[in-house]
Amino acid sequence: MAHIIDGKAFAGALRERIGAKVADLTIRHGLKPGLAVVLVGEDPASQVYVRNKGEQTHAAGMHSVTHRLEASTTQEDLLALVHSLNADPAIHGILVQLPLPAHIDSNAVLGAIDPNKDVDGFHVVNAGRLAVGLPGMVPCTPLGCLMLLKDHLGSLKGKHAVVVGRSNIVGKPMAQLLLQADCTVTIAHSRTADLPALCRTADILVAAVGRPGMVKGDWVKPGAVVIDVGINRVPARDPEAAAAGKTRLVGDVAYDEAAAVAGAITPVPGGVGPMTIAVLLLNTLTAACRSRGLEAELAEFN
Ligand SMILES: Nc1nc2c(c(=O)[nH]1)N[C@@H](CN(C=O)c1ccc(C(=O)N[C@@H](CCC(=O)O)C(=O)O)cc1)CN2
Repeated sequence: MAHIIDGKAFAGALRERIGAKVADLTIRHGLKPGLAVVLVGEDPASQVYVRNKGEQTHAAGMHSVTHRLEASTTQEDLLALVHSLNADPAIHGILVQLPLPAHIDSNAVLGAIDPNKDVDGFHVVNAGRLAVGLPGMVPCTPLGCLMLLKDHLGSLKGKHAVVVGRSNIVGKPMAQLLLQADCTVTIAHSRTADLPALCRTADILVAAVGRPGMVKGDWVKPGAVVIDVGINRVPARDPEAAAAGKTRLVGDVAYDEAAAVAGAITPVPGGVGPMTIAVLLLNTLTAACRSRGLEAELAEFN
């Protein structure tokens, strides 16, 4: 049976260390990292994530601002808010919660964020910095996955990593990070020929496709490390509960089957998900330190 990689515990410990660093920076440098989160509309899952971001930012001793805008907010008004946050010296990190309502061009909004305050790492400047190996802001979920992998495996050198999913938010930056860690990387997707056979060649298998239970147990090489990025809401197991509209969270990996074969696996919930917000705090701390030329303060997190 696989070792279960406890992302919830890892994220909690990381948030503690960030909180201690923030307290130290506030005393020694008068620097209080500030994060602004912008939510447009009432998507229920986004509301939960944004509330958690606000609470965890605050708990880490950071300055936390949440802007909740109506679903009918115009792109122009949203861009005006982003521009005002770019100019606000108390704000070191800006995050616009995704997905945005359909009438708003997400790329235009993400592209308006000052790349140095882009704690999501979604701006093309940061995607470019990652691709060429320059310091920048790295997307939270893939960086969280890399931290879990390094914590479990130590060196990733020479491992064959297969990333299933090619999104700009997870798949592509994940592949870049694994490449930087000296893995041999294959990016696959739902149209890859004989995807199960390819996945079976992976020492590290990252599933980020957004399809519940797509990666089956017989897609996993015995002993491989499986990182499940999927967060899918499906009907509850109990038919009565399901009929009453109750749901449960599952990943992109058929957990029980895969755990019987893998060497290690992240569960859903409690695996990659909690790392997303912990790394968001780390990116906010990073942006704040860089704004003052205090990069050396980040050494303990590298
Ligand atoms: N601007 C962004 N939007 C979105 C991102 C993002 O990184 N930046 N990621 C996702 C949602 N997300 C953060 O925003 C997120 C998803 C999941 C979790 C998490 O802790 N999941 C828990 C379960 C929580 C639950 O019960 O629902 C887990 O997996 O254990 C945190 C953050 C899309 N949008």
